[in-house]
Amino acid sequence: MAFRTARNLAYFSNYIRNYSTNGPLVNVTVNEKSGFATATLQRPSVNSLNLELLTEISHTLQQLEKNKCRGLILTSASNKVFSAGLDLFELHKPNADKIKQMWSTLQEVWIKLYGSSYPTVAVVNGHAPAGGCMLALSCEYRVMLNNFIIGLNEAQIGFSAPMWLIDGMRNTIGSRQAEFALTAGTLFKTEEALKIGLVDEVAQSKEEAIEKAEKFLNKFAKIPPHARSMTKAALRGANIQALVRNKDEEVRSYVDFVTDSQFQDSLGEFIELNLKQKLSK
Ligand SMILES: CCCCCCCCCCC/C=C/C(=O)SCCNC(=O)CCNC(=O)[C@H](O)C(C)(C)COP(=O)(O)OP(=O)(O)OC[C@H]1O[C@@H](n2cnc3c(N)ncnc32)[C@H](O)[C@@H]1OP(=O)(O)O
Repeated sequence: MAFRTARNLAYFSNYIRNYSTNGPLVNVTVNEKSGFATATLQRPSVNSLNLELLTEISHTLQQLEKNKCRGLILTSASNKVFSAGLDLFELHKPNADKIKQMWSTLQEVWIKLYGSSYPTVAVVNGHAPAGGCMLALSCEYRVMLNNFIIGLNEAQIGFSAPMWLIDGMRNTIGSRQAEFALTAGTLFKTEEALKIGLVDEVAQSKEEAIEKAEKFLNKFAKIPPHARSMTKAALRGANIQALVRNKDEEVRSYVDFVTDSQFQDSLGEFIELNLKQKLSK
């Protein structure tokens, strides 16, 4: 079943409406002519990834896979921020159970998006630090608007990106550039990101970015979908399997790491220094 018919589109919209209690955090539309879906992240104000948003992204990806989506464009409703990454306020003095679910859902999102059978493009129409960069990296192609930043700045916050995310960075920009970028936690401006291959194209407006994204997706029009997805699985499968094998162990280490007082202190300092909203004392 593809999303091309109005009936399927209605089914999917109902699913999203029923799933969300406070209105969808991910808005999905399907172009009936091309069959391409656009998933727009719309958690105010910066699409920071809390458990609710991650869960909705994960369910959306599951539905797209089930409905044999022909291509996905992932973008943001904000014209300033694609995604600010993990919700830092939810990592501060967290409830261990919630943090466990959050990390496990983040892993699911990566597995589903990095391993999707359909082609994917991120239209990065705003800043994309850390988890924002993760979402963009898990797509196959990135079109970014000018004057924003993108990168994995985990080292600056006081931790290392997990192995699967390092793999994603390495597979995109190569080992040498990945080592420079990750050890310094560099956030790249759009033009710098283009130079090192972290993004594939730059656009001046969201409309232009969407056109470029559709052009990329249309390249596969004449390629048999199963041949395309088998090739993608051959290229990405080993990285995904490595995470699947280590999933539970990584969740345990992550919960221990994040609940440790040393991490909590450095996170508190990072928030006070970098975010406008402050912690309640
Ligand atoms: C085996 C065990 C391994 C352990 C590994 C540990 C964990 C590894 C995790 C790896 C994967 C992902 C990690 C992350 O994503 S960490 C999150 C990192 N994010 C950031 O550093 C971004 C911080 N934010 C910014 O730099 C800027 O806000 C931004 C450039 C995104 C936008 O700037 P702008 O000037 O446009 O907007 P403001 O700064 O005014 O922000 C607007 C409001 O949004 C709030 N905000 C921003 N970022 C976050 C965030 N990440 N979480 C929650 N809230 C955020 C900000 O406070 C403003 O709020 P108010 O409007 O209320 O003032």
